[in-house]
Amino acid sequence: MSSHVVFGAGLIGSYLGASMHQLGFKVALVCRASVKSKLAQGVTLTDYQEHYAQAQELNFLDSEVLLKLKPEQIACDYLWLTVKCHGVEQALLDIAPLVSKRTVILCCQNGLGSEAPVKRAYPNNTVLRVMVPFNVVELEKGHLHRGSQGDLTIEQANKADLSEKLVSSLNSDLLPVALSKDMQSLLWAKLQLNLGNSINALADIPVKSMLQQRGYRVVIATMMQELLAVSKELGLELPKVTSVPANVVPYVLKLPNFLFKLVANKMLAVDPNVRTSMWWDMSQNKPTEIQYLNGAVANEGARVGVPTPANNRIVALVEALSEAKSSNRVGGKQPKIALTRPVSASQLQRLIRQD
Ligand SMILES: NC(=O)C1=CN([C@@H]2O[C@H](COP(=O)(O)OP(=O)(O)OC[C@H]3O[C@@H](n4cnc5c(N)ncnc54)[C@H](OP(=O)(O)O)[C@@H]3O)[C@@H](O)[C@H]2O)C=CC1
Ligand SMILES: CC(C)(CO)C(=O)C(=O)O
Repeated sequence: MSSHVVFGAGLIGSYLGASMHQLGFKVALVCRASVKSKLAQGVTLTDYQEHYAQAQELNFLDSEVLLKLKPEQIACDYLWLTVKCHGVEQALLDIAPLVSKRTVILCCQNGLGSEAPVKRAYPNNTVLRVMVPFNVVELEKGHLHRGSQGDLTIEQANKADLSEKLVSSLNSDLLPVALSKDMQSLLWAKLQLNLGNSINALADIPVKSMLQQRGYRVVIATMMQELLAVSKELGLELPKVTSVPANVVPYVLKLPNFLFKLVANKMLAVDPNVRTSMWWDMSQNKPTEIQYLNGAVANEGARVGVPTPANNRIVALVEALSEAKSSNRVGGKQPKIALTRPVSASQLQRLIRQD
């Protein structure tokens, strides 16, 4: 039986690892001590379609133990890297004992570019990108809930049967899995949706409440239009990852509230408690993935000569507010901005309209 390790089990990694465990996979999780103490009591998995499973007696690998071992003792067949984008560089140092030349590394980050350092560190391994479309929340200690739709999508490997086998063995009710032959376009399509993460973090409200307010939707739509202009310049054709095509999404978002409610009932079909991963980061005073999301659009835009002023301003605001928060810590820098979190829709609209 193939062996799997989920490295950096937080929300996504724990959901993935526990799903694999209850399917009978040989899987071990590497996580922080606080996460382990919760998961070790057993995990309840549920989703928005009311699927349910229990995963008991998960296997864990301790980071300290790992460092004392060599790949010939502990290397796995599949390593799922589920740390945040900014955790990848450190993780690359820590995963060394888990990787031998047969190990396939699966990068499960949002945004663009986090697989690049992995490929540089392991040029002879198969490194595949994975797109995670759904949201995972911890409803209570050890209860992980998939709050929205979509298939976890794995990049097609050069050896096609490798990813095909993986997809068919994993695909299940709680963890729908699919394969993609055009991962770059798919990741841009997912990135389009993730541009709203920053607004969700700044607004400091659940995704559903944010989408019910046109002011927030207009800001998200403006950033999406910039992304669509950049991706067009790059010659990408974005696949449909919502009920409407990628280039129609901004128009739907800009509709008045009463029309939006009628047209976008699928977009609003998210659990009322869903918040984006950036909301969790900001709320826990952790670094955000802003540079890999809106920052990636801004960087690519600058590279191909497409202006992205709204994304630039939102990146600056998220960074300033993260800085302002860390200034509350002893020895932190002083805040440089007037806006404070929660930021209202009208404040954000004024910010992105500035000339
Ligand atoms: N949450 C969601 O619903 C979704 C998330 N995503 C994406 O999936 C990726 C993972 O997100 P998510 O699961 O939310 O992130 P989490 O922060 O919940 O999980 C990552 C976990 O890895 C731990 N970690 C980081 N570095 C190491 C290390 N070197 N050794 C051991 N543990 C480590 C972190 O601990 P610590 O925080 O202490 O560093 C954290 O517990 C992100 O790119 C995110 O954007 C995509 C879709 C939905
Ligand atoms: C699923 C989605 C789009 C929103 O929760 C997400 O990717 C995230 O939270 O980072």
